[in-house]
Amino acid sequence: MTAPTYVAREAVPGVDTGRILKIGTRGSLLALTQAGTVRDALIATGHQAELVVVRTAGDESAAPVQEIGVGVFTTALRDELFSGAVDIAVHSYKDLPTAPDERFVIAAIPPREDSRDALVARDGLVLGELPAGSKVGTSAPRRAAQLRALGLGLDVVPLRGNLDTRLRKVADGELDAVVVARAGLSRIDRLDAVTEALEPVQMLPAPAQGALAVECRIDDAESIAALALQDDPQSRAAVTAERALLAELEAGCTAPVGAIAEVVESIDESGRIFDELSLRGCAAALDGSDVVKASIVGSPDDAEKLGRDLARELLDLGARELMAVTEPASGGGGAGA
Ligand SMILES: NCc1[nH]cc(CCC(=O)O)c1CC(=O)O
Repeated sequence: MTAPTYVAREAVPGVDTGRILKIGTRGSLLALTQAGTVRDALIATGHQAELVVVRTAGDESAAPVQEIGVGVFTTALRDELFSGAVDIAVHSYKDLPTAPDERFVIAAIPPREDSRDALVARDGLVLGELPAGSKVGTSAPRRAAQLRALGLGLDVVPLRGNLDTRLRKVADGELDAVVVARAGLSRIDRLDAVTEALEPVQMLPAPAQGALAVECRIDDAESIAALALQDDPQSRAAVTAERALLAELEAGCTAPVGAIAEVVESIDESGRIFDELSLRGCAAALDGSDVVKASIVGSPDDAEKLGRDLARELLDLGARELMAVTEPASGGGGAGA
């Protein structure tokens, strides 16, 4: 590594520029791209950094995430971080369990990508153009539940594998469409495949979708200081609200729960412009028979509380009962189908 150490001394006074920060990442193209942005930003602010690929249970198995358990993508990275084999771990934030891990701190949430889900369909079709019975692949119960609830009669089928594999199933004609995170396609430069970005009225994304969690050990002051430069307060507020909603529902990343928060500019009676955090959330029955939705607006400083308040509203609307509904025996159908 030939990092410009003279820049480091100017950019971050007091940093020991002799240390090469090791960034742990999964080996998929998506993960490497994500971790690469963190490495590049560290180098741009005068640090030395390099990637270290860590294999995870999520990479070894093709079974649905609901079966192999939450944390499949993140546990191995955290083990390496705790042992000191790496100094920094870059996770897709939505893959992290909601329970905080006291050994670490999320030192940076970099500016988030568009968090919407994306439809990749044959022949350039949008969702409303897919005929009843179309085979639509998705990895997430949240997406399956919301797709079924649209009442289009789609045949929702499970899907795993890296993004390339998923896209190929549409190209090969095995599936009519797949629904994946738009952010993932953006990061691997495959937005060309998207035939429709799904609006929140059709489908609410996973809490924290499109955001990265950049973790380091709680006592590693040097990494914490270095990563602080990459933190985006608005992304942090949005993700905090979405994750608090998920945590209050006592649900994990495989639950049929969607959320989207945004910091928006508002204006009061005296013409003063201020930031507001707008949060929408939903909980769905896996068979698509019902979805409850609610929204809330407040100060970005109250992100955590807004998320918890909205979760309680969803619980009052019957979220707990909906989340207990199980998958239909046949893949297809759904409300109104
Ligand atoms: N669960 C897998 C996963 N974790 C993060 C992303 C995409 C990037 C992101 O959401 O930040 C994906 C793929 C997908 O959901 O389509």
